[in-house]
Amino acid sequence: MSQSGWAVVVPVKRLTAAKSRLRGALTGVPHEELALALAADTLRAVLACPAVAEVLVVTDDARVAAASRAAGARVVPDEPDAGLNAAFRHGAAGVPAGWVAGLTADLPALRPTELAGALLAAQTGRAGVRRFVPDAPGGGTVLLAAPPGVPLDPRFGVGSAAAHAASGALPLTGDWPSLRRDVDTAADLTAAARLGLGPSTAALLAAGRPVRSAG
Ligand SMILES: Nc1nc2c(ncn2[C@@H]2O[C@H](COP(=O)(O)OP(=O)(O)OP(=O)(O)O)[C@@H](O)[C@H]2O)c(=O)[nH]1
Ligand SMILES: C=C(OP(=O)(O)O)C(=O)O
Repeated sequence: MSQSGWAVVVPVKRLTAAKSRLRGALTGVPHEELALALAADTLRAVLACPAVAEVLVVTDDARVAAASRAAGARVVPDEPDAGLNAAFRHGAAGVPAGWVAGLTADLPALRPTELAGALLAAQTGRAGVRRFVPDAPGGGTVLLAAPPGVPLDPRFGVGSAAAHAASGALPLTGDWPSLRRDVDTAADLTAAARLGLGPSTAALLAAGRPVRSAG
């Protein structure tokens, strides 16, 4: 991590409720272990990104909080307890003024160099504008970035790419497959594995048995 750079806000749901569409994706692996591994691998990559000065995890989950602190992130409770966008706003209010990004915690193939490329692209070109990176299918969002003095104004959820564009944010469409590969379903997990998983998720995949292998 650099001393002057981005603050990245990463919300993580309670593991018992998180990634419900992925439940049962790995036979023999408890669901909470899989949800934790996705977040741990995401965080590992963010913390290894040279463009990132601070990582703030917003969570009410004690295991996620402990693992995040051990990895080097700061943790705040999800005080609003009012969904993903409220968690992003809460986190963005808790980081120093400067470049702020919100990132989902379900990117187990994320490579620090691809995140750095997207963050650099967000600082390039038209000034004073929020940027977002759509997910691989294109309808969702994995990263939302705001310049200093501009509120993050998150619009995550179903159809969030269109919602972010409608709110004035500009899409970033670089070649960042590991950043765009969020994992919501068993097929997404297979696709992420093809890109190369982080160590926590890779270990679970080796121990468990995917319910489907086609992407
Ligand atoms: N702190 C916090 N994080 C959230 C909340 N809702 C979603 N997230 C996190 O935001 C990221 C993206 O959310 P989703 O892809 O919708 O994940 P999810 O809600 O766990 O997944 P599903 O149950 O399958 O909809 C995941 O890393 C979640 O852990 C929330 O209310 N609070
Ligand atoms: C939260 C989002 O989506 P998903 O739950 O599909 O990952 C989003 O893309 O804004």
